[in-house]
Amino acid sequence: MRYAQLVVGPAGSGKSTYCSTMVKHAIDNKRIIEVVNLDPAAEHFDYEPLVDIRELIHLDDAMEDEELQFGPNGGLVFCVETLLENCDWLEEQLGDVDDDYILFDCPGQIELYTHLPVVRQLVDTLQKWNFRICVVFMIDSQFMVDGAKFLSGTMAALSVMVNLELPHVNILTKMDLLTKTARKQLDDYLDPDPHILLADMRHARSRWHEKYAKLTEAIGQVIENFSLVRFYPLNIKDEESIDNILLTIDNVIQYGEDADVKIRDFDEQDPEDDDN
Ligand SMILES: Nc1nc2c(ncn2[C@@H]2O[C@H](COP(=O)(O)OP(=O)(O)OP(=O)(O)O)[C@@H](O)[C@H]2O)c(=O)[nH]1
Ligand SMILES: [Mg+2]
Repeated sequence: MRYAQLVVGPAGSGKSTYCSTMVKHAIDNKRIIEVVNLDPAAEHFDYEPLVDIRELIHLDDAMEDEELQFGPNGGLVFCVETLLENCDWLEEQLGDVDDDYILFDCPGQIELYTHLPVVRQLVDTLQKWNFRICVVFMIDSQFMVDGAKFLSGTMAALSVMVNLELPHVNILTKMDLLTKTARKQLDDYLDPDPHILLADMRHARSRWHEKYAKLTEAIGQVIENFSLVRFYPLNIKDEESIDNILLTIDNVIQYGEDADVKIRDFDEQDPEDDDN
């Protein structure tokens, strides 16, 4: 078995920072976590990638091509499609290491995950190569501290879940930047009870809310019915917070469980052997 986190989320939500944070955390804990950069327009990140899509195709290649004439968004989709057409390249670059653990640092274009088919196709390919995958959806906590924004972030998370159909963990990033008041507000929402949220929005009593109260209510119902949308706060300045997130995701992809079995088997084999 091989293990992967598909790190997705809106532009600037903290995907690349998350990846380098996890790599450092793994080193401190004598574990190996590698990162693959899948962002063809990436300019800066703080890790040494195992594989870098820019070696295959750079966004500029798609945009500067006289025939293609893509803008930045179409160009990005074109790059991911090019990667899919060159799966052999990716497969070779990834190597074939049992029990490896890889983070895929994805581009920040949300359509890739909410409705375009390319990332779903990439997932199918990775599964064929024996990867057990968890989608890790990043969202900036600063955009989640009022009712309407929280609802919209939740809907984005939900549409990624529905489109990719994979085990899924939502992460609230940049918790270190929140004020105490904002943190308190967020805590109230984190307990996934849409009623608190909706009551809060009704409280706002703007004309918009009055007019669309029923719509808000219906959206709240959808969130409640799915009851799957849960957010885990991440503070990259707090080792315990990082460790909790990693542990949660490890559990989702059952990382370490097979290893435990191996150790147990070994112990149970023949205790007398130890005397030799
Ligand atoms: N204080 C703080 N800043 C953060 C954190 N995560 C990311 N940032 C900052 O937010 C900005 C964007 O972070 P990135 O990690 O590049 O975000 P990204 O999601 O990879 O962005 P794109 O690849 O452009 O979509 C950078 O300036 C980071 O330094 C965090 O947890 N705390
Ligand atoms: Mg990035």
